[in-house]
Amino acid sequence: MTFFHKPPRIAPPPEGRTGILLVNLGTPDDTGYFSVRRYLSEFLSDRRVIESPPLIWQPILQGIILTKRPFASGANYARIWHKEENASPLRVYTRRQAEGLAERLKAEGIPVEWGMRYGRPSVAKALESLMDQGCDRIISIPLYPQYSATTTATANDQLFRALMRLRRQPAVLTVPSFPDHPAFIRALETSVRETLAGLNFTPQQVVASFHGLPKVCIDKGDTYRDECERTIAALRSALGFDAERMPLTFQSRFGPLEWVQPYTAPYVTALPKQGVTKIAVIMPGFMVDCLETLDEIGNELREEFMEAGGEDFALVPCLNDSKGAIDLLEQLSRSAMAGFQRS
Ligand SMILES: C=CC1=C(C)c2cc3[nH]c(cc4nc(cc5[nH]c(cc1n2)c(C)c5CCC(=O)O)C(CCC(=O)O)=C4C)c(C)c3C=C
Ligand SMILES: [Fe+2]
Ligand SMILES: [Fe+2]
Repeated sequence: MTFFHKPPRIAPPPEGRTGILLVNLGTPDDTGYFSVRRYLSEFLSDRRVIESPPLIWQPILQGIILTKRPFASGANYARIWHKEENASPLRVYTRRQAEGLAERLKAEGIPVEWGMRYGRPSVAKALESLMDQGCDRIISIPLYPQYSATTTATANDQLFRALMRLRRQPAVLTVPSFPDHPAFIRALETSVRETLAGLNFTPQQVVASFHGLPKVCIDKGDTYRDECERTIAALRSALGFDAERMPLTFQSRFGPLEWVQPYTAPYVTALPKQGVTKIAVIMPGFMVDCLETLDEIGNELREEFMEAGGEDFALVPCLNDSKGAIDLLEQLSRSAMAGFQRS
């Protein structure tokens, strides 16, 4: 193994300099077949995401799945593509969160960069940029409120992979998940209250839909489900809602395995028959809007609910670049910075 060293443009001061790295999932560069295929291939080849032996999984992935799915997924991405910036919403809002946080930390000379676990900009490039700005201490914030090995752990793996190649490593602190951090819950509460106040109907339920996970991951020790429960318990309590007014469900199933239940789509489409025809949906497992929130829920689920007899359907936007989101990221950064202080 060769270890690299590139002299930084700005040397770290003797007392050290901290930089913040925001890490998100990743997203295709455009909606075309090859971009979506490249993205899905990298994502679904991650053994943190699909644990099956590569000898069995890779022929299925490279053959059946990556021949067909990029066409369908590309069409879905096209429906939600951010036209002005010609980018996927996940990329646009991740960048804006980094810019908002950078603004808050600018006066203290703390740079902020953002990187993607899959695709561009890479975590390695973001790390390189921070080190070039003289950072010898890195605070990495995986942008997942609830821990999962399939998201948080693989984001950290990718950072450590980049560090493995360096001759002069920075010190690194990875920020833990924040399922019921007061600033997270406050931001969600504000976003529910503001959305409900702007509607011309009162939802009978505000369904809280989280990205799902194969049940076997939970059985093997992933804490994701417990952390989703912690988020929703804190949010219900902040809003004064009970479990009937704000039920918990799981969306985005992939593949033939059993995933954590209850599943969002069957739950929601059964509501009109029970007399619940006006709903809102919030997705507190996603820090930014993306394919899974805007299309799977905002387009597909809305349509299914209406076809099943629903009358009104509203989407509570993800935190995106709201003040609440930047407050949260600032608080997470400042708590972590205290961990780097010399005694
Ligand atoms: C086994 C497969 C998958 C697991 C496990 C999984 C966990 C997981 N994912 C997120 C967040 C996001 N997933 C997104 C898209 C997406 N997820 C999967 C599969 C698994 N996810 C696929 C195949 C896709 C691609 C979409 C498609 O082709 O239909 C996204 C959106 C990305 C975007 O570009 O907008 C997010 C965000 C979490 C939080 C999670 C575990 C808890
Ligand atoms: Fe996913
Ligand atoms: Fe989906």
